[in-house]
Amino acid sequence: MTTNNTTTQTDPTPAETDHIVELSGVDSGYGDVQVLDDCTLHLDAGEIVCLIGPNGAGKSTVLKTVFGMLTPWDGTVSYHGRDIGGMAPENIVREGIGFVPQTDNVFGSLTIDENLRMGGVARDGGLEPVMDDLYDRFPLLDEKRGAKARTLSGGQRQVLAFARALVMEPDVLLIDEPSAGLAPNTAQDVFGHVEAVNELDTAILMVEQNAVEGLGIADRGYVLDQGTVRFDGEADTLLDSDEVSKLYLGG
Ligand SMILES: Nc1ncnc2c1ncn2[C@@H]1O[C@H](COP(=O)(O)OP(=O)(O)OP(=O)(O)O)[C@@H](O)[C@H]1O
Repeated sequence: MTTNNTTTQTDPTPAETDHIVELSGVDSGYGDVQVLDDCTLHLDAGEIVCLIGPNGAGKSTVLKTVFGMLTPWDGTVSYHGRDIGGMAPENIVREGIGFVPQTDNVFGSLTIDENLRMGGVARDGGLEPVMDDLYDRFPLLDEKRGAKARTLSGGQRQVLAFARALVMEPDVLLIDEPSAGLAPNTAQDVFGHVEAVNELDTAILMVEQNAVEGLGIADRGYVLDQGTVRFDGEADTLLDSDEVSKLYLGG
């Protein structure tokens, strides 16, 4: 690991790992443009982990590489210890990893109910109990089952996007910038929903531009810069770090 980790000295990666998701020495990119450079990070059961860093650092590229939208050029991406690098997204969903992209994460012309059912097309049955459970957990979706998704507010759409990903009952959810484009109060609500999803035993790897808010709900964080992890540690430690604050939080 080539990180310049000055925030914590005590986070050794065990040789025999029980991380749910682990990137180890990953290089990845688009065409011949390299974005991730020896990127190493992990997600453990029950955690919310937040990726922060400047525009273009490669945060979304991490999620796309875990979700099989990009094949790592080098290094490994593993899920429960199994190499999933380059596995097709439809198979990754079946494995138990969900992805909520930043944009276009619901079908506006479909109803809420149809959106949720679309989220379950890869299921082998058992859809109705899961739908019932999600409607119990997200009453605003229940109330608007028959409404077109395009009629929802930005925050409500995010909730639908989370619920849609949860139809597959993932144990990992990758979330790209959940607060993007939302007013501060709405963003707070959405972060509350991220925490609620996490409480359902879903580990979350989240990219967030709003670093203070994102780290505020996270257990741990990674600061990515130019495709490489520059800092990692407990979320509170990163928030308290003068160096991280000065370089990446505008402090
Ligand atoms: N589909 C693509 N094709 C080519 N280059 C891309 C593509 N998507 C992203 N990039 C480039 O990869 C680099 C990293 O992008 P990425 O979206 O991962 O950054 P980020 O850290 O998530 O930043 P942002 O907050 O701006 O989205 C950027 O230089 C971006 O222009």
